[in-house]
Amino acid sequence: MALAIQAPAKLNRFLAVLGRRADGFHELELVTTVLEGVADLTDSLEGEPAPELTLAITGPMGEGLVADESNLVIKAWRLLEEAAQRPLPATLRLEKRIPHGAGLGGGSSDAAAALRLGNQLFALGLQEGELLRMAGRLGSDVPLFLLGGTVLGLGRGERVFPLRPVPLEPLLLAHPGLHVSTPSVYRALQDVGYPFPEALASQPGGTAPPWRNDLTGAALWVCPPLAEVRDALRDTGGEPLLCGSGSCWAARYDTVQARDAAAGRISGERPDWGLWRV
Ligand SMILES: C[C@@](CO)(OP(=O)(O)O)[C@H](O)COP(=O)(O)OP(=O)(O)OC[C@H]1O[C@@H](n2ccc(N)nc2=O)[C@H](O)[C@@H]1O
Ligand SMILES: Nc1ncnc2c1ncn2[C@@H]1O[C@H](COP(=O)(O)OP(=O)(O)O)[C@@H](O)[C@H]1O
Repeated sequence: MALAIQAPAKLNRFLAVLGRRADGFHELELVTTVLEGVADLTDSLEGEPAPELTLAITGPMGEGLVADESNLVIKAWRLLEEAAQRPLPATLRLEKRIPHGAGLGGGSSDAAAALRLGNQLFALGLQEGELLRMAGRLGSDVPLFLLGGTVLGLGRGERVFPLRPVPLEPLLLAHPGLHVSTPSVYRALQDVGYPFPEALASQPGGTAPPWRNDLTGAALWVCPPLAEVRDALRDTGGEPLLCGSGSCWAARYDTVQARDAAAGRISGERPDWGLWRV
């Protein structure tokens, strides 16, 4: 019987870079919200046992993605096979609605969905701790999708802890269709300089973490046209924040009405940009 798992996008409302580690990764403090329930910004992974492993990719954001061993869904499946010590042949269908290279974590979310799907479909009985370790091997951002909700990420982002939910302000996400490479943004931190380290632990109880992304300068260095999206959102009264390493921006507004007016204006001026209301 076929099973389907939803794979939502994420928003890092707080991303502090604390420094570069000996292994080349960066030490981070992250507060990330998994954007559950936003249908047009959620991938879906469906699968059923079959004679061999295949992956088909459809959906509005499927273009340009390959369904080979480089796909994070297949990489996750190979880790499940390693844990099960046997092949897990299945027909997999991935419906892509999250743009890739946008800082919304779509590939990471698909990988987490694949771990959960394979575990259920073949009744592997892998426990949460083991799934989290496998997720961390797939990518720094994968474990947070296994938790869902609002997550504190430490280390390179893979050490995850559930937080009390932080209510989101009315948001407008704008995607200019540019693809920004995450490694190149981290590398550019050396050119633009590391931000001053600051501990998150000092946040008083109940206070939402600041709207902050220390990768912004580096991403603008790598991809200067990103500034156009930031400025367009600012012009509508929003407070823009770069999503992860880009290229999507999320602007917060005081009211839903202000956000909706901004969406109407930007969709008229820039019909080529992807826009989502959260
Ligand atoms: C920037 C963030 C913020 O959530 O998200 P995206 O913009 O990718 O969505 C993440 O740190 C992206 O995490 P993820 O995309 O899983 O990265 P990984 O596959 O683990 O690593 C890709 C590359 O990014 C760099 N990297 C990643 C994480 C980290 N803490 N330090 C790093 O320097 C390394 O060069 C690494 O080789
Ligand atoms: N299933 C997948 N969906 C999206 N991207 C994938 C997938 N598998 C591998 N990738 C690769 O991972 C890169 C980063 O994807 P993604 O996680 O969606 O973006 P970001 O890191 O900007 O949040 C893509 O550019 C693509 O080359």
